[in-house]
Amino acid sequence: MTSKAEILVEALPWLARFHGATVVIKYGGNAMTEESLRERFAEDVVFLRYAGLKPVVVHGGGPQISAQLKVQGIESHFTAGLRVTTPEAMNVVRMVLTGQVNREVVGLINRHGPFAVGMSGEDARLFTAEKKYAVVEGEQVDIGQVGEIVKVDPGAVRALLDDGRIPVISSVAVGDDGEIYNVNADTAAAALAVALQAQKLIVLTDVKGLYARWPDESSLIKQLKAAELETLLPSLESGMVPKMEACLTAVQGGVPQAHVLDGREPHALLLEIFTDQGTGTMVMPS
Ligand SMILES: Nc1ncnc2c1ncn2[C@@H]1O[C@H](COP(=O)(O)OP(=O)(O)O)[C@@H](O)[C@H]1O
Ligand SMILES: CC(=O)N[C@@H](CCC(=O)OP(=O)(O)O)C(=O)O
Repeated sequence: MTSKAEILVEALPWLARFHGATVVIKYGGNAMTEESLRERFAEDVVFLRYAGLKPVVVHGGGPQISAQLKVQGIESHFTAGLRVTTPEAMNVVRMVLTGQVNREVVGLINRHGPFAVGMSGEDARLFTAEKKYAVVEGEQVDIGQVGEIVKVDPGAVRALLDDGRIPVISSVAVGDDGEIYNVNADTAAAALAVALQAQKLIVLTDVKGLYARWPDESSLIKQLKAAELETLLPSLESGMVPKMEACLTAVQGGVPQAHVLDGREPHALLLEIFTDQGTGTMVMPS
């Protein structure tokens, strides 16, 4: 019993420090594939809310989109880590992210009380995007309806937080031209963390954190400064690139800490926020 009490007491300074803090959590497609992990994630988010923090969830759903595209026989591939998005594929992206994954996350959280309110980046013009081109070997490549966020209007998110709700947001954006854009969810989470001036951005994924020499297990980086990350970025591959770019954008935009955590580890969020040990990789300003 003493050890349980010790764990609670260890949380005290962290509870004091983060009371009232806004924390943006990116919940990734690969960390949400198992039912039990999804339930643990929802518990953690609700715990944060009861502990006096203001969690905001931005979710992806890459594997779920790929599965649905396959079912519908729509060809799909990635260029420089971004899904080449035809108008046909965009309909599926929007349907899966906003209509399916968003509803699932909202439902899981709301088993614990009337907290989660789902929205798309299109709603109340939360995310305004412009067409983004990929760069491959120095050449600009057209990747369809992929967007780059150029403006964030977090008013609706703030209103939900002020009302004690947990906003759950899909990374679909709208352009000034009325076009709908597919935005990488890590990038969307970082843009929102900056706009809200969150105290933390937490990116959940399916690895322990950032490895200096992936996949060498001994090369996990526990913490690094923005300048060190800038140096490391060009050497990174695939999925880690948008995540680490997101962390960099966040800390350079005034968010004091950005983390990449292992979403496969039960209660990774609670361990990171309320214990002394910390997990994953933490990025801090230089
Ligand atoms: N340096 C690195 N450190 C950690 N993971 C890396 C690294 N380089 C590439 N990866 C890969 O990036 C993946 C995470 O990206 P991704 O699959 O897109 O995640 P998610 O679906 O959670 O958004 C890891 O599973 C790993 O295979
Ligand atoms: C442009 C682009 O690549 N968009 C992503 C959006 C979803 C996402 O980012 O999901 P994860 O976080 O699960 O990877 C996609 O279509 O897969």
